[in-house]
Amino acid sequence: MAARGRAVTRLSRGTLPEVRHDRVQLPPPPALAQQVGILHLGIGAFHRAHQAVFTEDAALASDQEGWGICGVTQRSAAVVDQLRPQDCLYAVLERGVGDPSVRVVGQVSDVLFAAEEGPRLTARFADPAVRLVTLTVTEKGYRRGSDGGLDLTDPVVAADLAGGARSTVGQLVRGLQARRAASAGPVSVLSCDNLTGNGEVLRRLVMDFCRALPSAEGDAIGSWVEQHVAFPSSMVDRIVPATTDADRADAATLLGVVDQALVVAEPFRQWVVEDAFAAGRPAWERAGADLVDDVEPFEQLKLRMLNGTHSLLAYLGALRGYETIAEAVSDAELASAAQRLMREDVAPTLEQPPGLDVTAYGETVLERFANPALRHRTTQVAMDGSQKLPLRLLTTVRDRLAAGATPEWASLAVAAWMAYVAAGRDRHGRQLPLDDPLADRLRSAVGTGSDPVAVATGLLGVREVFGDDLRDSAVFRDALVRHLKELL
Ligand SMILES: NC(=O)c1ccc[n+]([C@@H]2O[C@H](COP(=O)([O-])OP(=O)(O)OC[C@H]3O[C@@H](n4cnc5c(N)ncnc54)[C@H](O)[C@@H]3O)[C@@H](O)[C@H]2O)c1
Ligand SMILES: O=P(O)(O)OC[C@@H](O)[C@@H](O)[C@H](O)[C@H](O)CO
Repeated sequence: MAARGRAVTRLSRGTLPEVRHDRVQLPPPPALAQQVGILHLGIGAFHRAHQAVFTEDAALASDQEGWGICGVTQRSAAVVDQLRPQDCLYAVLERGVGDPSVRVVGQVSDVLFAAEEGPRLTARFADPAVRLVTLTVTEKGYRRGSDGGLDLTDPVVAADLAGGARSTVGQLVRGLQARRAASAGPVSVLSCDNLTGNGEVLRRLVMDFCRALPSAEGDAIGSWVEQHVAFPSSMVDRIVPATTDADRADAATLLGVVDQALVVAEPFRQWVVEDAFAAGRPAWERAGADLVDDVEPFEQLKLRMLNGTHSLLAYLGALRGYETIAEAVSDAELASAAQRLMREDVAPTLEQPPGLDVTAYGETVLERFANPALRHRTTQVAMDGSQKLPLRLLTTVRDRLAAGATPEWASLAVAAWMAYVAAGRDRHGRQLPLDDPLADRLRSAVGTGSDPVAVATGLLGVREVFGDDLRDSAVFRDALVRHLKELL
């Protein structure tokens, strides 16, 4: 119901008739998504704007029931509190060129907060109707050590090995144990996070956890996983910034009702999935996803070109006082650095993915970043740098060094991260948040934060980020110091 032009009624199945049918795409009838077939760990903004949309479109195009989603939130009950009163309905507000558009998605049919609803989570894992477990838990949610395996020194992982289920990998293994005990059959576990080889990474972490359990217990679940669980890889792409109150107000005007679980996204979306599932999958190809034999060239292209450049713009942009990525890319110097990173450092390291032109890809990336309607904050992209840099930039650095080249532009991006950590302020003196699981280590590694050599040397010594090889590379250190002299 609208009062003086302002929507006050909350979105739900019961209030769908009040939604402005003339301009809003409505969800399919509930039957299509009623049966939960997908358990999703980490129901943040991205999942709602990406996988859930692909899955709903696939269900509609193929008239396929049985792939409703149960979304699990780990860190707070906020998303459950937003979705439950709305019968799990939410809208995606698409912001591109021209007027925004909005659709209501109905593919999520249940939500739960793992910390308070452990038995419900276990029951979902043990349900034969659930044939897919998918994840978007952020890079840090994998709790990897410096060798890429499970960090067994992490206190949450250690507590999970003693019987808990708080870490993502702990939740997965405890859930798979319940599935095995219930003879619920094979299942696929699909990571949708920005990690290279995310399927293989996750398989390794799960097996590391199994091996660290008491031997009889670990052997039993480990061999069951080997026989019954597939870990396909996937490359995901859609820019989904954190939702703001202004977005919610705009959406309410378009919808005619209030949506507390709204997500905002660019029009572009892409999903490349390794077609290696243990127990079926939705017909995602009917919704525009690419099901392929080998995801790796696509993953490398996306992580190094798009995400690496995103980080460069985030750190340089934040230091220059830009609030959003679009503002950063409208600065000619930063746009040129972004182009040169892609062309001169990243492109020579890439294998050409089938059907994609690397140069054209780079151009579309910059066009997407320039979208002013999205308001993706530089500080949001900048968070968790210690987890993101190794995947998005240091892979490029290593490949260029191995080819005998100096990775000038990738070094600039890494130096910008170092300056962001060390200075802690933008050029107007405003504080920059250091939101990172290694924040304390990073702060102590930079010392007083003003001497370029000390900053570079201190941060290069953080082994989880740089390993021993990059710490010892004189070419890389010299490039970093050169850039830090300009940035600090
Ligand atoms: N937002 C995007 O544009 C985008 C695009 C492509 C891929 N992704 C992937 O999706 C991830 C999530 O992005 P989002 O926009 O949904 O973020 P979000 O902040 O909205 O949600 C993050 C989710 O991860 C969970 N999480 C956070 N830290 C965790 C931890 N330590 N252990 C377990 N779970 C944890 C939270 O509970 C939440 O469900 C990204 O990190 C990235 O890997 C995001
Ligand atoms: O989501 P994150 O935190 O891994 O990284 C921030 C952005 O670089 C990222 O979300 C991109 O917007 C996204 O990967 C585009 O598909």
